[in-house]
Amino acid sequence: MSSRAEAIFFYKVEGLYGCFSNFSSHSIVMKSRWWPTTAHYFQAQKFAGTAYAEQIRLAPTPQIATEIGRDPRLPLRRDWEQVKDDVMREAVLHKFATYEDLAKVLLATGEKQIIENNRLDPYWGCGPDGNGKNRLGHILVEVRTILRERVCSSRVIAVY
Ligand SMILES: Nc1nc(O)c(N)c(N[C@@H]2O[C@H](COP(=O)(O)O)[C@@H](O)[C@H]2O)n1
Repeated sequence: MSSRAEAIFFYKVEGLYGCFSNFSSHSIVMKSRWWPTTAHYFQAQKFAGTAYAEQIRLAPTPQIATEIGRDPRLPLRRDWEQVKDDVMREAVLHKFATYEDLAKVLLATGEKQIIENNRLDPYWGCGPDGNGKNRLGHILVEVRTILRERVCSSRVIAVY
């Protein structure tokens, strides 16, 4: 893995690495439903199986989907803390597996660290002091490894 100085920082949806944001405008189909962004899918899974999940899916923007998903008055599923990383990984993998152009951008980052430059979020992002958990960045690196393995195994099959 590269040094932090060489790391790729992303946050806003504009620019080359904007597609790393869950707010980027790339729809996915998961659980037999169409989701406008991975942010819609992720936030809705907090209330899976309830009408709130559908309300979030239909939210006009990822910002509004996230606002609803973070509403402390809504009944968050009990196991959310245990499953939230898996939900995020599943959504991010699905997005990059769906869009070949995005997969190419991610694979082209090689061995570089990927950091969500979100100063407000010490869990998914780098947090206020830059030492946050950066879970979204780590999940992008995990997805990059999975996609690379898939590309390698498809090349092996093609050689046969
Ligand atoms: N790109 C972007 N813009 C914002 O304004 C954001 N708040 C975020 N945050 C993303 O929200 C997800 C986490 O939601 P919870 O805090 O667990 O409700 C995660 O994808 C963050 O990266 N992103």
